[in-house]
Amino acid sequence: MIAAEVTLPRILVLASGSGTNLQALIEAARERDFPGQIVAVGCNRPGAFALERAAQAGIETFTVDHTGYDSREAFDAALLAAIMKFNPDVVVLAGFMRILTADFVRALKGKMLNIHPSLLPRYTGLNTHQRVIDAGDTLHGVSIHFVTEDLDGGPVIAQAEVRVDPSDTAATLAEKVQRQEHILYPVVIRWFCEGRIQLDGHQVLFDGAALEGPMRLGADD
Ligand SMILES: Nc1nc2c(c(=O)[nH]1)N[C@@H](CN(C=O)c1ccc(C(=O)N[C@@H](CCC(=O)O)C(=O)O)cc1)CN2
Ligand SMILES: NCC(=O)N[C@@H]1O[C@H](COP(=O)([O-])[O-])[C@@H](O)[C@H]1O
Repeated sequence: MIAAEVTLPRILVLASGSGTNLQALIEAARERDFPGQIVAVGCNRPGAFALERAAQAGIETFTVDHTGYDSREAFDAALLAAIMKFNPDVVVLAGFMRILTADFVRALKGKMLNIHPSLLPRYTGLNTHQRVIDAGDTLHGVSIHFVTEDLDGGPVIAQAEVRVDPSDTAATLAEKVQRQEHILYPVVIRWFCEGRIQLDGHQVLFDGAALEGPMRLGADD
């Protein structure tokens, strides 16, 4: 009998920095039953260590340096052209630090996810860990959401919480949050590749049913 060749969903990861979330996805994708393949890693910063991580894993990389473009629109057009060459089924933002234009987001509607270091809708934007400390919050965490033109405002799929201790600094909080990120993102990407997570308008569907709110996952930290 001839075995049918199975083509796994194509994952393209965008990063800007260290790439520890990329590394967690690379390691998850090595598992025999992982239902996706990382086909490329793109960065907007030529020196991003995420590029080195991808290269060491034998994954194709590309760089579109945002400083080389006169406008956000021109950068986004070049980035989208580079992405589409790989025909991805999902674009995963993993520490990708550029705000994307509405046209770019529309081109990938329902196919682009982001991981954000806060319990959205609180603390969109940057410097979330310090803002949590400054506000005296005792609970923090990470959110994974569909990307829309509304910065960090897209429908939230899953979250994981971390406790904030009085002794915490932005650095120690970042470590706590990243430990949860590295658990949560591979799980959510697995589910997306299995077709269990979909975007229906502004609603997140899980196994075909609308989520009433983000799935709370992850271990206490
Ligand atoms: N249209 C959207 N674009 C992006 C989203 C999104 O939800 N909608 N998520 C972000 C990721 N992100 C937080 O999770 C984020 C990244 C970058 C910034 C930001 O202010 N970037 C500055 C440059 C900062 C730098 O280079 O260090 C900018 O683009 O001018 C805010 C939030 C990814 N894009
Ligand atoms: N607003 C976007 C943002 O702040 N994203 C955050 O950048 C870090 C990237 O780390 P990594 O490069 O080691 O994966 C992650 O903690 C991610 O949540």
